[in-house]
Amino acid sequence: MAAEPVNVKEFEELAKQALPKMYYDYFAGAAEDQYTLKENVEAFKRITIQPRILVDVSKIDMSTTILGYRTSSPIMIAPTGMHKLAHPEGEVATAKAAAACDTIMALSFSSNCTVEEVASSCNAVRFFQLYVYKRRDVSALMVQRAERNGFKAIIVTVDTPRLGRREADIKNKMITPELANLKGLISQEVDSDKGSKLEAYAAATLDPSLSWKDIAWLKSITNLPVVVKGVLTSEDALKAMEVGVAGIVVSNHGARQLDYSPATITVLEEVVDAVQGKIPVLLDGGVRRGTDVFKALALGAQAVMIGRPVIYGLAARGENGVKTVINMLKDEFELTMALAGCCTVKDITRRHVKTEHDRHRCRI
Ligand SMILES: Cc1cc2nc3c(=O)[nH]c(=O)nc-3n(C[C@H](O)[C@H](O)[C@H](O)COP(=O)(O)O)c2cc1C
Ligand SMILES: CC(C)CC(=O)C(=O)O
Repeated sequence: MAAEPVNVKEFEELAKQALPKMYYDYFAGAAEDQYTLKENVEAFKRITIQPRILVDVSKIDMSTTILGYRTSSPIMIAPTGMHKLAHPEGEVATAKAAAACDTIMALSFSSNCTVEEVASSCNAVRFFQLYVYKRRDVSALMVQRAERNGFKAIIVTVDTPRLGRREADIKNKMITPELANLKGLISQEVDSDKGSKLEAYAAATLDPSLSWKDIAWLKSITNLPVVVKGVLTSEDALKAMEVGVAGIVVSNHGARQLDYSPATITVLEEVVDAVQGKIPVLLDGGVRRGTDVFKALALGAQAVMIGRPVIYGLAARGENGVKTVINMLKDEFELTMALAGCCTVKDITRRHVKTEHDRHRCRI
């Protein structure tokens, strides 16, 4: 047997070996030239960490709160669709791993296990990601089911009025497996032989008219806090606060939507500055190392979410694989804190990193 993986990148290799090409391409792929896909990862590499020395780091506490819920570290599971394509136990395996790691999980609207199955499988704190469908009644029902089943927040995804153009999925004629929550509520048949069936399904269901006024509608149908996922500018962060959201996720959907949108870590600070600490700002996209988590926190994120790394763990080793991936990132983050001289997440400050922008400013 090959040596055990020691980092997230090696889990991606294992997942590639374990999965049929169509599924691996769906999980790993992104939009068009995949420029933003590379940038999400590369932009982290352009940020350096400025450690403090001679700090007593014999005790490190990574714990924090996200929307008021205590969690063992500022790392959360991002909502990603269709986990049964990665492993037969699907989102239930992911949720059990989240619970074992004391990590918050965001369940995708497009899951293969139902909200009820996931809720009854574990005691992890769970948030529910919402897509707003043309059939608003279906989305509203899902919000109610999530609330009834103990999910603690609604994360509404706002970067997907239409699905991005994912060329591997087009070539592979990507399928649409059953989205369990929607069984009996909406037809999932796709009558198309050309290109990605997933794209055709998305075009038939997602509501491209979703706009700012609909956040008020969403807030009116739930008591749960509403978080918007997909903010990339200070302008939109300010609008999000105006309509009264409880939090923001700086996200480009793992580069699967608008290619040439900025790497998320490069716009985090702009959003954080606009929000001025009034609501929490989370970030996802390209987080592959504990050092990335540290950099995001230094630039003002409350926490990060991880998407593909979780799927790679699930595909390679099921529930155990997800646990290993989360624990790897937690261990790396803990070591980074120690080596940077930070004993708690509050000790991580803007002065602990230098961005390209900072270096440029130093030269002029
Ligand atoms: C295979 C896959 C499926 C995804 N499905 C969803 C989804 O159903 N809803 C959603 O809001 N975001 C979805 N995302 C985006 C993630 O929530 C997250 O923004 C992204 O994966 C973060 O980037 P990373 O994969 O580099 O960690 C998906 C991402 C991937 C890779
Ligand atoms: C079912 C899809 C719409 C899930 C998704 O958001 C994605 O593949 O990026």
